[in-house]
Amino acid sequence: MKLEEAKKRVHALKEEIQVHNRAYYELDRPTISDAEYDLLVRELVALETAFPELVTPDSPSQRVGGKPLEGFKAVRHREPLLSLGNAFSGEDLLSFHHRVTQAVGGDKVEYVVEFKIDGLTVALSYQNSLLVTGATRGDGEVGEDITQNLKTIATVPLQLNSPVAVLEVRGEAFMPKKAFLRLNEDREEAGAPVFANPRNAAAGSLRQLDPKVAASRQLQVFVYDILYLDGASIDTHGEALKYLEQQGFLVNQERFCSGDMEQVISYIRHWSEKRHELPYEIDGMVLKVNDLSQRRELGATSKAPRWAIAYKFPAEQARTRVTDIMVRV
Ligand SMILES: NC(=O)c1cc2c(=O)c3cc(F)ccc3oc2nc1N
Repeated sequence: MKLEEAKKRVHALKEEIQVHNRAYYELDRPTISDAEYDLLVRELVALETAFPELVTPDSPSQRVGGKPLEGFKAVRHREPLLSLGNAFSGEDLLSFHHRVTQAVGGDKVEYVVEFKIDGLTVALSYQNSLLVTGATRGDGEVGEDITQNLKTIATVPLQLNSPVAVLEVRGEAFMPKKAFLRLNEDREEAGAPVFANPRNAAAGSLRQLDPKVAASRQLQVFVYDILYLDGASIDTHGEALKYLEQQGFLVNQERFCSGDMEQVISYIRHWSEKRHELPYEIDGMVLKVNDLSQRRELGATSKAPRWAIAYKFPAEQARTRVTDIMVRV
């Protein structure tokens, strides 16, 4: 096959693979069987091996990791990755709302309410629209470089859809419930220890030094926050989520925007009851101030932003806290 022909075929294969990825991961409606999909990727890899000049950074062939790493490199985050303060009741949410309203001088405040996906925080860093680094949160300042593992996740873009100088985003890597149950069945059969829950399974999979293991674990990443952006201007969190979607990230479609705390609390109650119907685990909901200038006004403590809070669902089986036992003793 001549270069010109190979070029056309490689382009067609990449287009087709991209269509199947979107159908499979975002619309949850697979369009071809896994076997047929693998054939497409194998043909692409073969052509790129024969014509290395046809390899591009966004090619699906760039997702299959290399050999296992010796260990993970440290990655210092550009901005510290903070954690969320917690609310456990309606009253906690109302006092959060009161604090926020006070701090913005009584102005109207609108919130975006999202699922709190029960997974592992990851930070993805892009330069000139290409994925450069993917890292765990670590201690918030320094995380582990797990780029090779994150590249194996089809919903993590290797190249963004439109030009941007620097974009750093935060997301949650997770393992869907179906994949978790299947993995534990396989491990049980193989006599390997099973994972306690999907979050541990996702964390264990991303901490694998061999990217082929991570690639086999059907992980996904919902992206929910822009940590740093040089190349576009955005005024609200709602716009940020739309921007992330346009750039090719998987962004959760289920979210609610309102300034009325009654509506916010009933929306949270709705999902507290319905969450078992979701194909992935959530351990609460996250309430975030929508207006980015109000976020700047509110700022953050050394540990948590003042413009967001996590409402934690009551755990199914109330775990006995050590303090309770201590008190009894
Ligand atoms: N698990 C999640 O689905 C989720 C987690 C966070 C955070 O941890 C988080 C931490 C911050 F400092 C600021 C915003 C955040 O927004 C978040 N939004 C989410 N949807």
